[in-house]
Amino acid sequence: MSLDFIVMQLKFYKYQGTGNDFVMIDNRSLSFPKENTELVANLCDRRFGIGADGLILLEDDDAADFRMVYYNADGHEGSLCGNGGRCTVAFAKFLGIIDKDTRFNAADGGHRATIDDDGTVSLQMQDLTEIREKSNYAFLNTGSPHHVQLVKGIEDFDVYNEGRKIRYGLYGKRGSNVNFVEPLDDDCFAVRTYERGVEDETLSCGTGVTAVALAMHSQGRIKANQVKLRVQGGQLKVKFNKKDGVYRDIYLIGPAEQVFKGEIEC
Ligand SMILES: N[C@@H](CCC[C@H](N)C(=O)O)C(=O)O
Repeated sequence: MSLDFIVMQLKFYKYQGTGNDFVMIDNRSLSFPKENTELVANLCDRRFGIGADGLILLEDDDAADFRMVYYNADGHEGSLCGNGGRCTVAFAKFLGIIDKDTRFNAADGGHRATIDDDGTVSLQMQDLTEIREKSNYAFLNTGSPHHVQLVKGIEDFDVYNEGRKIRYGLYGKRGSNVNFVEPLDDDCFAVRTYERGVEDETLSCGTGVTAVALAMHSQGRIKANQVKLRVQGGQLKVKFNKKDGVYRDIYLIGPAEQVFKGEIEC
């Protein structure tokens, strides 16, 4: 990272949720220069910075326990990050802002969450009314936009190149995250995700596995309302109910942990 002008000492924490990793900053003082896209991208850079799939600011919120502000690794503010949301809940507990349950605000609105003694975080997602079904894929927004497509031989699938093609080719400038899925069992799917804003495959995507679970249910590929999702960095669970054509009580469930903390001059 270029240190031409040393303007501040930045205290940060590093979190990961099933291998989706984040630089986490307590910005209740509002001292972080949010408009500095280059700084965010540099902090997320795995060679010249701390290294992460995204950066999250935890801030005060008048109407909730806290607010989560999420930036993709490219430095631009993103939509909802599900794994990031779970990690921010763990961070809020670490800071003593919350105990076992919380309500917080994020880009897509209010969320409830709980955290167990073993560190498992259950994050409630917004209700989902629309799934666009096409001949060989589905598109839905679970806080972030997601393309969901079944593939065979997912272990050897070229997620980077195929994901990139779809992200730019099918969804224009705004793009979409792209999830490739293969059924493993009656209630279990393998998922690999190409993430918009990271512009690469990540080890896990929380809004992505939520989209996969709901799309698989809507296509009748699962009957249960609880699904296991095996991702490159571990396993997540998604629970939901469907009433009057609307998916409700959607929960993304899995681990979230602090990996290290430090200080960087920027
Ligand atoms: N890793 C995230 C998804 C982040 C959002 C995304 N990259 C975007 O802005 O489109 C997750 O866990 O949900």
